[in-house]
Amino acid sequence: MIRPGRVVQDSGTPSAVETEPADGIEITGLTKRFRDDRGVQVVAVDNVSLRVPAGEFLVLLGPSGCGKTTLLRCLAGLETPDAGTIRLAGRTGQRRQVGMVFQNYALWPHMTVEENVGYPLRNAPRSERLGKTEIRQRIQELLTLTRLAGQATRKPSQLSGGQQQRVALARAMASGSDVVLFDEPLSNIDAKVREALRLELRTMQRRLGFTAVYVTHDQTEALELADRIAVIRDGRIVQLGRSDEIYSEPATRYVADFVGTSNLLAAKRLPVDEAQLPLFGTELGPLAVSKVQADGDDRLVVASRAHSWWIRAAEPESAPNCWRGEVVSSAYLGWYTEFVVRVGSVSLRIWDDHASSPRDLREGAVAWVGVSPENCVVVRDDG
Ligand SMILES: Nc1ncnc2c1ncn2[C@@H]1O[C@H](COP(=O)(O)OP(=O)(O)OP(=O)(O)O)[C@@H](O)[C@H]1O
Repeated sequence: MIRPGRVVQDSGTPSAVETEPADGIEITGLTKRFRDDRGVQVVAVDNVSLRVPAGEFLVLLGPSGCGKTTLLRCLAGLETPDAGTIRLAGRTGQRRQVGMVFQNYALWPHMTVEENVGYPLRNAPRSERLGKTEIRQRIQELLTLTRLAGQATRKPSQLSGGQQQRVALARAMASGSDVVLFDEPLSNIDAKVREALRLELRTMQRRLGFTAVYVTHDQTEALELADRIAVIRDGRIVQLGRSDEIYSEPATRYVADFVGTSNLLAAKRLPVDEAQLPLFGTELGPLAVSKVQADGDDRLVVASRAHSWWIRAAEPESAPNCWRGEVVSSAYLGWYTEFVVRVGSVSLRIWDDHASSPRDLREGAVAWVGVSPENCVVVRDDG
């Protein structure tokens, strides 16, 4: 179930490292290729370099097939990379191992909590196995750490979702690892429970201080859990940054589109006086922006979040980036209403939090919509 992670020292040569590498995880030039059914080569991980400081919670985020699981499996030693090196921190002089938490936790249903947590210890290679008393002590320590001491003799089916998650965590940490890898552990769990489990996981990780690498395709999960997010596309990291940076300063169209709900408009730079904000020609007309994150020769898009736009029934007196449109649809979604508004040939998604209460804006109504320049960012169109 839990396989010890192996550290790759040289290209294609997995082995346990006995010397002390840098803290956390250091990945350099990692590449992993597969052949599909027809023999065509797929580059699942493409020359990825990345450093994860000890104690960081890093999320690998991207759509299905982008290579995030393969990257994680390389870290776990479950795949042998074609090129590159991985260094995992551990305790001096000890063989380095990583713990892994799988989808739905993959706990043994017929074993008690104590037996699940102790499994990697009791099944370690003979040369590394602790004595019986030490194993019992280690299990007790782990159960205390993860607040499971009272549940030691229960079976997984007798536990709450949060308790099951803690068993999976304790089991992942049983081999003495400072690094825990998570392969979409919450993806098959219903939404309400998932929210609570995310919070619990984040709290446990802060408290216990292990380094976490967590794979998901769910942007909400990524934003909530991560210290930093690596957004992955076609086996490469397209942006690495704190959650708030990824959200408010996406590097490219792909990131803006994948993380959060954005209106994306193809854009061309227009000449302006130096004193003025940069101005871009879009399908809506000229649009002023305050953040430009692209070079002169790039194909460009203006990205703006759906919740940054405002919508009114009457024309405002003066507002930059303001247009007249027609409401195509509106959907009440609790704390906000989602409007789709057509301006010329452009359909805009606008999330209104009811502060301006445009309740009379129904399908077919004329609406005034706009977005302030501070809420617009120009990025490279890598679409
Ligand atoms: N064992 C394998 N043999 C052949 N191709 C593989 C294998 N494992 C992964 N791939 C291919 O490598 C690419 C990356 O797959 P990977 O599972 O890492 O993506 P992912 O982002 O984790 O997707 P998902 O979220 O669907 O698991 C895909 O094109 C996939 O088909």
